[in-house]
Amino acid sequence: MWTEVERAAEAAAGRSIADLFETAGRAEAFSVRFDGMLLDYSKTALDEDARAALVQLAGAAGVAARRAAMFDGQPINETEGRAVLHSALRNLSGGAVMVEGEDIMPGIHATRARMAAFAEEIRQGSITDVINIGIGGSHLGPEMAVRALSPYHDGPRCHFVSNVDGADIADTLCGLDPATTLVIVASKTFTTIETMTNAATARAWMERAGVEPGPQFAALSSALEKTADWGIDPARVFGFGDYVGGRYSVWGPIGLAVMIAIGPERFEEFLTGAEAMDRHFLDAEPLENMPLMLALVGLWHHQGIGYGTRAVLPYDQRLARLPAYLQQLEMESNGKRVRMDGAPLTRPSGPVVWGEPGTNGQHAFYQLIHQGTAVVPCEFLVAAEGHEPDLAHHHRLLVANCLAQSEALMRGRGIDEARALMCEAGFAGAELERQAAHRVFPGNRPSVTLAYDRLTPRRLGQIVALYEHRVFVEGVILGINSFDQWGVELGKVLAGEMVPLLEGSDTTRKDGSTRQLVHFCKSYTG
Ligand SMILES: O=P(O)(O)OC[C@H]1O[C@H](O)[C@H](O)[C@@H](O)[C@@H]1O
Repeated sequence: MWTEVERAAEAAAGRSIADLFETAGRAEAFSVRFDGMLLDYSKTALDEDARAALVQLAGAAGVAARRAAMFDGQPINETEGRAVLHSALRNLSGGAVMVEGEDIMPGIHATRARMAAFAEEIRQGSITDVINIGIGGSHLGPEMAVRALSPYHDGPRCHFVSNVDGADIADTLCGLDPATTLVIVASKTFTTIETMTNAATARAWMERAGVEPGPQFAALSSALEKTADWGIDPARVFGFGDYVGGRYSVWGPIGLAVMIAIGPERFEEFLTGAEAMDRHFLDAEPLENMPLMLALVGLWHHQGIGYGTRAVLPYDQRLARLPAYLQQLEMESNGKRVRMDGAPLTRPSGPVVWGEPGTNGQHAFYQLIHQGTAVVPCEFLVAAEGHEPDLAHHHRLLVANCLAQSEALMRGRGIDEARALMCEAGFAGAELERQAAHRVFPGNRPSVTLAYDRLTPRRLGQIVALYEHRVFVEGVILGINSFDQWGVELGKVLAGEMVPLLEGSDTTRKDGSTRQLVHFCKSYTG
């Protein structure tokens, strides 16, 4: 399957990306447009042959059939025997979605209507602050989206507590009034130790202040019996099916904090954007299909050429938490070592994903991106316009920096240009050579840019769904199950065993390093 891609990658070695623009229409031909968005992947070494090989790879891997199976509710999460239907949560205009012979849409619509009524009640009532207590998929999505949509935020203040580190909840509760705070306990399983520990701490905080926690707690979960055991009024519990993976769950009840922040109508616009991306992903031809092409570019860089990481660089401060969100989405989904059938992968799994908003990153780690020995394919995101008309000059500078970075990565600066600069600066001879060497930029470094008109709720929905489907396509082509996460289990088990050791139990069964660390920590806590 990969032979043609490998051949194309060999042919691309040493190819000048800049020279590819000698072909008229390169930028347009290596871009995808969809509903206010432009994905430009022309600043990569992909040529027609390489792209054709990748499209063929997607065909041979059965992406179209797998995509249909996902939207159709087949149990494509085979290690857990579950359907994968986060798309049903945003299926606003479509018809029935069947899971094991039952249409799940009436239940989803009814839950969304209950959420909307609850959100309005909170928005119009006396609650001033909302704390979402959750972690991983029950935290990163709502936190990212609330921040992204701050220009639309007209509900109570939202806070997010995730870490079991008491510092997180202590710092959050500090200054809040228990009488006017709503606590949302967000946990698909309602067993996650971090979340349950933080929720108990929040409840005790209310009780200590003489506030009855019942009316001020809500829960978002698939485990309704556990929320009842915990004492949360079923009227304030919003459930979802196990066909929604944690990291894909912001579209339903886990998005309640977003709905409270921006209101049910705007939340629906967020869903509409994702739904539009779903339709596009299902219907568009390969070269016009944004998630497919983004996935193929990712595979080209990581599995085809062998670049180890990819940087996500939003030139959009409100997307500051997008890299963290994508770290879970991409690395928890595709950071796997075996294929669906249990056989080891023959290709690298998904890449390390990292990033920070621009322009901040420019003053921190872009040094490595431009001159380090490892090539880092960069994914830039940028809005054509901001939300602050009075600050349009800021936005122009932001956009200029974004575009300049991808240009600089591609163009670089050769030794002759560096020598000329040093000559102008008064250097000569060996010292000129030495100084010039430091000022060379190898260039020919690939990047893609996702440009969009404005970060509206709809556009954010499209962007997030774009990445979800990108992860899906990469997973299918690698033969991975993108919807389980067994790799997080072992650490949880060992953490459970470690607690008694920190409380004084015998450590002799542990390795020397672990024993030393336990004893060091205990020496301070007694
Ligand atoms: O929503 P919860 O059941 O509390 O799970 C929270 C998170 O913890 C797990 O360990 C997984 O790694 C995540 O995929 C999940 O989103």
